[in-house]
Amino acid sequence: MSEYDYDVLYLGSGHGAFDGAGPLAATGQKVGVIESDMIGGTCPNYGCNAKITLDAPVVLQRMAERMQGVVSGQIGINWKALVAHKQAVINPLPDAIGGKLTQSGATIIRGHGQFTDAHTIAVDGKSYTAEKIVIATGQRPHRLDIPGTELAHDSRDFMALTELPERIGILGSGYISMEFATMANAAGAAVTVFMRGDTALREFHQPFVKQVMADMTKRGVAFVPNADISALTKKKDGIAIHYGAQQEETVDWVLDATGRIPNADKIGLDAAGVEYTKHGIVVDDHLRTNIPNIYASGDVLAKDQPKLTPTATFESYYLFHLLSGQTTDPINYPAIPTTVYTSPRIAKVGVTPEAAANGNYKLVHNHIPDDWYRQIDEETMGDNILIFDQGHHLVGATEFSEQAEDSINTLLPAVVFHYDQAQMWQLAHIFPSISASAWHKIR
Ligand SMILES: Cc1cc2nc3c(=O)[nH]c(=O)nc-3n(C[C@H](O)[C@H](O)[C@H](O)COP(=O)(O)OP(=O)(O)OC[C@H]3O[C@@H](n4cnc5c(N)ncnc54)[C@H](O)[C@@H]3O)c2cc1C
Ligand SMILES: NC(=O)c1ccc[n+]([C@@H]2O[C@H](COP(=O)([O-])OP(=O)(O)OC[C@H]3O[C@@H](n4cnc5c(N)ncnc54)[C@H](O)[C@@H]3O)[C@@H](O)[C@H]2O)c1
Repeated sequence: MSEYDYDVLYLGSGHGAFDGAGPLAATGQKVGVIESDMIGGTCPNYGCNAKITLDAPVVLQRMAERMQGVVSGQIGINWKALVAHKQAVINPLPDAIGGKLTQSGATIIRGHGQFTDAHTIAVDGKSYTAEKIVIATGQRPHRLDIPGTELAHDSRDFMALTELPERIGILGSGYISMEFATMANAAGAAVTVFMRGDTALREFHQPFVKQVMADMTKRGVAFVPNADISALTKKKDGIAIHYGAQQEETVDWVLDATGRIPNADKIGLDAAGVEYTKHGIVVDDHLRTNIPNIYASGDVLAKDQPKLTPTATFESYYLFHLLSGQTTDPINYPAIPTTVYTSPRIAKVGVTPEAAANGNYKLVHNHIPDDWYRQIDEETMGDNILIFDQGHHLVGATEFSEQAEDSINTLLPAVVFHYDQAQMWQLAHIFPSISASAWHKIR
């Protein structure tokens, strides 16, 4: 009989926790999952699933726009109905995820958890002990430290708006800014994006980003480079964004999309002796903190891996295998793919064109509209770059196009498993399909 209440306690119930906690509980270990907000965390409730539901009519609108003549009539977006639809789609997710956890044998504990020592977490005055603890508390929005910052909102607020403001100012030009600017513009808002420097989406191939920005500009999104935002003030007719040398723009609603910060404070890490920095919790190559029985997973980690759902899920799976004794190996990250859900999207996996510029790789450029499959819905923009090593293994791919996320996803196994030519020739894809289209460019 263990001296602890649980074998493993997870603090947080997002992808960094639940993807591995369920399978671990199913092996017979006593698993608890502590959650202070919605079960499932950011991605289903306030992130990916919510956002992609809001994006669906934008895709439809763009397709109808491209195919005018073949189809007739423009697609307008009813924002109120769209937000209600989004809510209806995501409402069942916490129960579905929670149900899966409890069916696997895990216990869900509701409330804010805080370490009181290395084996104990207090939740609303009650203590729970565990042999091992996994911290998976994720991140929360960063807020600009400027006068009037309280007048701004975050991505969660945006997705709950039942009325779309007429004029929206967005601070920052990363993932959230570019995706939400796309959606708000498509739904009829006047959007201005205030950029810190002169590049958006710095980690993506800039020639692709620039083409997407040019298209957004054509559609009415304004970009203010090197904005140097100094304050927000309330005015009779809205909120003034003060920037540059005494310039200002008045909008109805401000979205602060200047990044996210780890939830490593207010969880009692000092009481447990766990090391952390402003970038998050420090772990070794087994996702173990400096305290041997405490691990961490997902967005809260101080690591270079992208803070994305596939990363959190991979880490959670890894901890399942480690904590159930199925591996003792260090974590070995695969190439993590990513997409910005602008319209067209920008997606990538593996070696980037920038990293491949050293001459050791072969780069193959394709213009998406040249592909007959992309002509069926009249795609007029888009390029992709495939990157091969000297042995003609695909090691990276980046694309901007309406279907870039699926195009990159289908190539993922070739990059991760280092397929050789014989293996590539062994694959026969469903035709016609985005997979057949993407793989056609490889062989
Ligand atoms: C608007 C938005 C859109 C996104 N879109 C995408 C996308 O399209 N694709 C993609 O791959 N990624 C996307 N992401 C990122 C993705 O959501 C995260 O990478 C992922 O959710 C990380 O999972 P996690 O478990 O580490 O953290 P989270 O999902 O944030 O889960 C952490 C959980 O811990 C809980 N918690 C924190 N502290 C405590 C405490 N003390 N006690 C109890 N519970 C606590 C929180 O309430 C939360 O539920 C998006 C993020 C945002 C904000
Ligand atoms: N499609 C996806 O996978 C997706 C979508 C949304 C969010 N996410 C995840 O959520 C994270 C957070 O998204 P995000 O867009 O808030 O962050 P981000 O890191 O992508 O972008 C932050 C932006 O804010 C700017 N910025 C930072 N500090 C600033 C300052 N002081 N003044 C002005 N601008 C400043 C940066 O230059 C950058 O343009 C992402 O990094 C990503 O991990 C992923």
